[in-house]
Amino acid sequence: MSEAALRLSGIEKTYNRGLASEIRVLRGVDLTLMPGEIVALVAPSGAGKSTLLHIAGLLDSADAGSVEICGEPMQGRSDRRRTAVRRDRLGFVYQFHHLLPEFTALENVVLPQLANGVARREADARAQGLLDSVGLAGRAAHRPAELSGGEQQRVAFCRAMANDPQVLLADEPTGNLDPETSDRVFAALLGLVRDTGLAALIATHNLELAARMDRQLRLDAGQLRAI
Ligand SMILES: Nc1ncnc2c1ncn2[C@@H]1O[C@H](COP(=O)(O)OP(=O)(O)OP(=O)(O)O)[C@@H](O)[C@H]1O
Repeated sequence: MSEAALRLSGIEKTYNRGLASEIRVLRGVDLTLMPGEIVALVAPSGAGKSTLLHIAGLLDSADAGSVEICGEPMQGRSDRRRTAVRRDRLGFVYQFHHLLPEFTALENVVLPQLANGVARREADARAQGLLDSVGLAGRAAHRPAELSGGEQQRVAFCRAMANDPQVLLADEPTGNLDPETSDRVFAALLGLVRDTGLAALIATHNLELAARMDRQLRLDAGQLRAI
């Protein structure tokens, strides 16, 4: 059996620790995501989805437990190493696209590659290929403000995939779109993920979208359970 793309073991997270207003959000979360697996993370608002995704994405630290990315344990690693792992192995998609407004769609997908040392020509070709694959071939030269919400979000997927990550983490990636657009954009995301064979953990409130993934997990009282 191949190595897990992402492994979380016994993750605990409490906000306002030691205060009367203490919020114990994660209470021993275990999760193993294998390469090629697309897993839905379903939870009511405030249950701790973003907290869990941020810990898995090395944007925040757990109080206890371990995070392993492609077999590499992250505890005790330097900030520099964590940043490198985040850049090389992880892709993140947010509910709102967070594209750079002054750059075109193509440039938004090119920039993370340049930051990773990829040559401009190669980065351009990869960005164009990614945009083509989500139906945005004709929109490469548009700035975010010249794109619809669904198109902006598709560019954000391409940006998350720019450096060929092994794990994609998405926090309500179609949550701000109307149902029809959400459906189309989500289909583009699934297509992209399936083509590359990477592992994906996708938070959504939408049970119909969740049902189209390989596995569905609910975050309930600080723990993950299969639905
Ligand atoms: N920095 C923080 N300090 C204190 N409490 C926090 C902090 N961040 C989140 N919380 C609390 O932790 C809980 C989980 O927050 P989180 O953002 O992970 O939930 P979520 O499931 O992503 O919610 P939503 O779907 O509404 O985005 C919430 O009760 C929130 O108020």
